[in-house]
Amino acid sequence: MDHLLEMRNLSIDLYRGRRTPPVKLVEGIDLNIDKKQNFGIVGESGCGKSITCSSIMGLLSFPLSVGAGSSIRFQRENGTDTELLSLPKKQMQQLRGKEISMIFQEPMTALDPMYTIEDQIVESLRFHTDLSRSAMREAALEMLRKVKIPRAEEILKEYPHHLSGGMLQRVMIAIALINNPRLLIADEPTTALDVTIQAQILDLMNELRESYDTSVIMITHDLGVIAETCEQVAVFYAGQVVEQASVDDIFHHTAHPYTSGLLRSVTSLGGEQKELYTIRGTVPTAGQFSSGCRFADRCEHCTARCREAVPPLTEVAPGHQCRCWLHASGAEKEAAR
Ligand SMILES: Nc1ncnc2c1ncn2[C@@H]1O[C@H](COP(=O)(O)OP(=O)(O)OP(=O)(O)O)[C@@H](O)[C@H]1O
Repeated sequence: MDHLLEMRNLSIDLYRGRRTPPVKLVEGIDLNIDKKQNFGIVGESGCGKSITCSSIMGLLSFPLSVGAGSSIRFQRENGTDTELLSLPKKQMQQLRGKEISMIFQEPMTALDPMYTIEDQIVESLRFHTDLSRSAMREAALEMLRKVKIPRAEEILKEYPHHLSGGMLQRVMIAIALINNPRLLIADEPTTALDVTIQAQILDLMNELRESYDTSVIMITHDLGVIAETCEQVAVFYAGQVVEQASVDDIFHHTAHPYTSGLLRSVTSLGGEQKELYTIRGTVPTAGQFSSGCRFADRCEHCTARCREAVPPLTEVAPGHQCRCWLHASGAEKEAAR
């Protein structure tokens, strides 16, 4: 296996009752994450970014389920390739938090208010190592210093409600990295924070990624965060990848009209102040997708073909894929007839 993680044809079904067929919330997702790569997943709310990453962690539960024909292969620490979707529950628990870990948007809800910061960091070590309590405490302290928490010794004894949002997110990062994971999934890690604190947390994550050799999947609705942190990006729209490329290509050779819309809606601090662009309409609801392009109703370039058939994900340049009839080859257009 060439990549750290290979996702192929991932679909996620939502079950709504015994007699009703499941709704596909995401489908046909192919992603490759390289070692030490910062990979961004961007898209509006409800596009399927979080459930896609929850499926990597084995965290989907009823009424959601991974669809038939999906595959997520992961290169383990011991050098073996493992199909995560068929890993027994116990082995998945051992892998989660050790080889793959996750940081969530709301640290306050992810941490347990009843336990001290030390207890919560140590818990993650206790599950995955056989260090003595004093060695675990020492490791927790060292980790808090790495995430630049001031007064680290005192903070170890405190409870989550004593800390600010930015400090809590640093604690979450400490917990996520303490077992030196190969892959870190960060689900909107800065959305709940003030802008200045957001920048500090992103800087910290960039720094730590270099020293830990960890790959990161950064989930965000903000292309500014992608520009700050990622090398490769997949743009999600209504449960599909609509564009995938290097960050440089996404920003400078944008192919999909949805990505252009996202770029135009990013606030810019430099240059003359223009009115902020918004993409008209809203993301269609899963289960009510039309038979054509899912972005058709909101697209300024929509043609009759766009309403007839789903465009394929096409290579528009080496390493740059786009799901849009504007960029499909003649053969692909012919095949859709
Ligand atoms: N447990 C659940 N039960 C039913 N539907 C769900 C569940 N979890 C997610 N969904 C649906 O799956 C779709 C994708 O959700 P997801 O949270 O992955 O989107 P997202 O792109 O991460 O959005 P956000 O940025 O708001 O988190 C949405 O339509 C959501 O309503």
